[in-house]
Amino acid sequence: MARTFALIPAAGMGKRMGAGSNKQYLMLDGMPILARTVQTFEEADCIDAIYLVSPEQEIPFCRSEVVERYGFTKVRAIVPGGSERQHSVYNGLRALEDIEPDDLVLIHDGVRPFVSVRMLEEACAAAREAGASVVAVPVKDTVKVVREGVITETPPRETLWLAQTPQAFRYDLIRAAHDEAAAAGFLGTDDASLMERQGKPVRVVPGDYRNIKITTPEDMILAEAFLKEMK
Ligand SMILES: Nc1ccn([C@@H]2O[C@H](COP(=O)(O)OP(=O)(O)OP(=O)(O)O)[C@@H](O)[C@H]2O)c(=O)n1
Ligand SMILES: C[C@](O)(CO)[C@H](O)COP(=O)(O)O
Repeated sequence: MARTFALIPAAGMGKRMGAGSNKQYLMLDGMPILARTVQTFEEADCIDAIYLVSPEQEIPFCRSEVVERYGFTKVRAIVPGGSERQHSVYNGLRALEDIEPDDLVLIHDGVRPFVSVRMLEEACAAAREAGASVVAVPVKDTVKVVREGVITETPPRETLWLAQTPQAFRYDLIRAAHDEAAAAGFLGTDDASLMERQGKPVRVVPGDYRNIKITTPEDMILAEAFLKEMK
């Protein structure tokens, strides 16, 4: 029976947040953002094991303040990250132990704490059928392509979606996509794009406008508001 491994990159520096400390440990209603994220994976029956990726020097802190403090039993390892998100994910993929080609890997940003069990289940089901899936939401605004301060294109909105995470893949497919991207020196901003450049199909699964990536200070205000409403 194929298993599902979660890989949670949390090795960024949080430069755009400008908090002076890593944003994955900022508190949301008394709980670090990263712990809120991991909690959903811990609760989801479809997830067998969790691997976290952290800056190497923060691994002991991550272990004590997230894994041990909240008693997460599915976390198998905390892997050192790299200079870009893609490098961190690649380190994580290479660290997965006893993984088989047809096992699933579900990759999710450590700073998207509003992921739900529903999204995890649907992303997994779609990846089992299609090999790869991405949780996404339709764009609400009109998007312009701008070059040197001038609009060069207005792509039809019905074709535009915002890619979120989780993104789920059969292990052999995403491993091959990362191996090839690394060999070619290609850097993408998400994992699905590495499969897209190989011409492989990636299915879209409904995400949620609340499944935000906490990136800049105003995202913390939104996150607090979402939490307040959920109480
Ligand atoms: N070298 C990196 C960069 C990012 N990430 C992780 O990828 C997710 C999405 O990245 P982003 O929001 O861009 O985080 P940061 O890189 O920390 O932000 P910034 O670009 O503002 O520094 C986060 O969970 C982040 O910790 C990572 O594991 N390794
Ligand atoms: C993977 C991702 O969350 C999809 O939206 C996103 O691309 C990562 O964001 P970053 O700001 O490029 O690190």
